[in-house]
Amino acid sequence: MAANVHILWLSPVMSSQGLTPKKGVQLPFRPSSPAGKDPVLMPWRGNGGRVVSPVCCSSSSNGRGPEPMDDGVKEVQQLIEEKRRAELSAQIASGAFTVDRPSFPSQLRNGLSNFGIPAEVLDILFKWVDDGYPKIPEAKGSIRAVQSEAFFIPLYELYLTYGGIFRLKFGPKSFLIVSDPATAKHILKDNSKSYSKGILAEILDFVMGKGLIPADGEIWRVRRRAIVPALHQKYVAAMINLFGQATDRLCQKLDAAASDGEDVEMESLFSHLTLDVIGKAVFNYDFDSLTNDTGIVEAVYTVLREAEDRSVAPIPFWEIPIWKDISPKQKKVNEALKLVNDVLNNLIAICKRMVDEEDLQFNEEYMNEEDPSILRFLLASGDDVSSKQLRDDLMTLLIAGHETSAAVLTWTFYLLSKEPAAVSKLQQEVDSVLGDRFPTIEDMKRLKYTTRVINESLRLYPQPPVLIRRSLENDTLGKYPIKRGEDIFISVWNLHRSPHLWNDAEKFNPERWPLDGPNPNETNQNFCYLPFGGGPRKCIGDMFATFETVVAVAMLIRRFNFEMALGAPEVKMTTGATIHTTEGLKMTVTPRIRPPILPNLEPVLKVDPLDGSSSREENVVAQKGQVSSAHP
Ligand code: HEM
Repeated sequence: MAANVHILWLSPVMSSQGLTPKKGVQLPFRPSSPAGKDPVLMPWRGNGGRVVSPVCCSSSSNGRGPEPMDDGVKEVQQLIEEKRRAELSAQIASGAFTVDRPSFPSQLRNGLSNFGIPAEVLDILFKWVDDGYPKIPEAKGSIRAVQSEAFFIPLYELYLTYGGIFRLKFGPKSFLIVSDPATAKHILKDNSKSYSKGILAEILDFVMGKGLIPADGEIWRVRRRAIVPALHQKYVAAMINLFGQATDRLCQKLDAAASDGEDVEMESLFSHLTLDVIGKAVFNYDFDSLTNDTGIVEAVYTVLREAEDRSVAPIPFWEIPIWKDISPKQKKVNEALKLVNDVLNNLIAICKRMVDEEDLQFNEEYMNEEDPSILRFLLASGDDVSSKQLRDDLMTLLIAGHETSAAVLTWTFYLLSKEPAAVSKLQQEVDSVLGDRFPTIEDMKRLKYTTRVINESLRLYPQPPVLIRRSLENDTLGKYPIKRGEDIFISVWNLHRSPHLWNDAEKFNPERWPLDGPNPNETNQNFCYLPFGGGPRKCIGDMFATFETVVAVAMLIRRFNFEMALGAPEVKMTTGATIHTTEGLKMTVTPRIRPPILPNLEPVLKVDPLDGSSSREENVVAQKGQVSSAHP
């Protein structure tokens, strides 16, 4: 899924008065920063902990192009930013964020004491009350302290201080931050009925309406039951072809860049790749964004960026009455939304006609070879749904399946750029499993190491980094009672990087997942690993997305070598719906020279199939040269 929401728009007030470490709060574990750890993974540690990666970003056509900036200004800004982060770390470490606020029982006790009730009587009364009333550790945040930073990073630091569940308060707003596997399992799976999508649904309403991600209750149940069957095995197998063809188009683009000696900005290319894939996969529409920057592609990005902007906005500006009608930006968003909706409505109408005209009998593995899309399946199944609901579903799938996969590819290539040994292993595997051909569904089982690389990339860069819920009734999280209406952020980032749950949590180590072991998921990892969520709201595109990213990585690294481009700024994180880079991932791409396959001079035994006699012959195979374009 793609969209998820950030905390900053909810949190405009700063305060730090009266703050001392709370009794009973574990303050204990300070993360060490051993030499050799990947510094970009600990960006809050300031300059000492950073790699200045030679990466720069060309203006990207995915709507996130950076503003040109003077080098001196940049340097000053960087210094200010590092000072701010260092101060934030020091504040958190000193307990300055801890609220030592009296609990309700102790406030009551003070009140009664003011009325002259003797302390001995109060002792007897309140002994019982306090004993059974554990309080959630509470941190009081400062919007300025965490602003301009990917918000899940200070949450990690706070987690190390306050533990697996704590309350974060910004003025009148309050959130529970959960980073404990058992509590995450309780919310997502065991008691999932007591939780809704809360603020996520509110923010995404303008674009997803009652689509599967924001929907709750009966609408969600009905729509999930209708959509999940569309992703059957035959469909996924057909999608592997689609992934291969789309990646091949990207390879051609990279070929051209490589022969022109041009560096490429991979983040936006991955965004185009996954947009092209999801358009075909969901409603059989070829955005062809890798080759064309058409109006509809621009409109999709405008809508996506708006969803992300809303999720990080300090106030819900889109609700301000007059402003929302006169703001040029909102006008552009509305126009873009209208264009995308019109295209979707048109596609729905065309598809309806096609289904009416076709003879194909519907069955549970229904798939039209020319149009294997989810939309076609839904209409052929006789899905009794309003056009508005169908449009919401399509839009949701488009967003869910686009940004996430693009982000996974971006961070995988970033990680691989620092791990030549992993790249060699990948290339060996791909050469031996695929050779020069397109991948098939059978290859997905064989590309084991490639899959582990994706598993590990998703651990270090979960997309999205937090899951959002709201409690629909009173509940108990661990030992803490909570009330109805609590906004909860399950920090997948914290779970995936917890030093309590993982050895060398910050190290990129695909080998942590044994090749012959099961595919890691939330169940076999006990909710310490949640790349696709868990429980009834788990991602419906998990297999689709894993295969999509495996195919893309396999085909790209078989054909090219990727290095960070020279002279670029460091790669930093920022959040929208998923984790983006701040300034793109600029890489130098060169055609890969495949290592020669050494002649095997060992005599091989050749058996004559007719008479069973054997003869010896020299097996000499030598191959050298550029990896050719993949053809099925
Ligand atoms: C690597 C890529 C992807 C990642 C990391 C990912 C991750 C996730 C996560 C973590 C959730 C759970 C959200 C929550 O519990 O709040 C989710 C839900 C969802 N995802 Fe994905 N997703 C990916 C790709 C896809 C694709 C390709 C599709 C569609 C084809 C898709 C469709 C959905 C839908 C519809 C939901 C909502 C399910 C529900 O609430 O019932 N996702 N995704």
